[in-house]
Amino acid sequence: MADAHDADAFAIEPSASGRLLCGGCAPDDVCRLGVEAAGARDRDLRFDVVCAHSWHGGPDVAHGGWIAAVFDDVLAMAALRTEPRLVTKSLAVEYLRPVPVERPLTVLARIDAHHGRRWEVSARMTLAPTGPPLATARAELRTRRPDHFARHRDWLVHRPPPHQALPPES
Ligand SMILES: CCCCCCCCCCCC(=O)SCCNC(=O)CCNC(=O)[C@H](O)C(C)(C)COP(=O)(O)OP(=O)(O)OC[C@H]1O[C@@H](n2cnc3c(N)ncnc32)[C@H](O)[C@@H]1OP(=O)(O)O
Repeated sequence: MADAHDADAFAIEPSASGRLLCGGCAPDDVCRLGVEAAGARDRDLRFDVVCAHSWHGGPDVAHGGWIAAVFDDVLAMAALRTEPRLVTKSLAVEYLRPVPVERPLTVLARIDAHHGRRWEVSARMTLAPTGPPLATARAELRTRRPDHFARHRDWLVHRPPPHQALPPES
């Protein structure tokens, strides 16, 4: 885990229970999106996923932002086994059918290409255990430069301060 002075030491590492979790979920050792790694199938990593009702957008169907967040996680996971220091450069989601909440789902993710710092990955979501795709995604990931977070912090420090509230009109 990175300390406040060396953000670039940050890497996704197995949690106490062996899960790979994002920085926000790792302290509680549970994926708040409802994603569980479930092994490999040929070239694909398989995930068991359930959309909690609290993530619904329409009646009993998942919010598109939850679907995109799940894809962001699993697409990174596909490459994390090889490269623990990744960021998502682009993410494209196709929403093909509504995704039901509180129903077991399967997501398969794979690496399509890898050259240097560039990773191309793709995934699809179905009802469990299989079926027609409900949604698919493609992403381009980048291996972080060694100073990625330090550079970000330095960039932020040199921005104007946050907007100050205007005084009430007299
Ligand atoms: C079970 C489930 C498990 C789940 C397991 C958990 C998995 C969680 C995984 C989550 C993954 C994520 O969501 S990561 C979070 C979302 N993604 C990000 O935050 C990435 C934000 N984007 C970037 O940092 C950058 O665009 C990059 C690194 C992608 C660009 O890389 P690049 O293509 O090599 O381009 P590069 O030439 O380096 O930079 C392009 C422009 O961006 C600027 N730039 C690049 N890096 C930085 C930086 N660190 N700080 C400031 N500015 C930067 C450059 O100055 C330049 O500006 P100029 O010259 O054009 O002005």
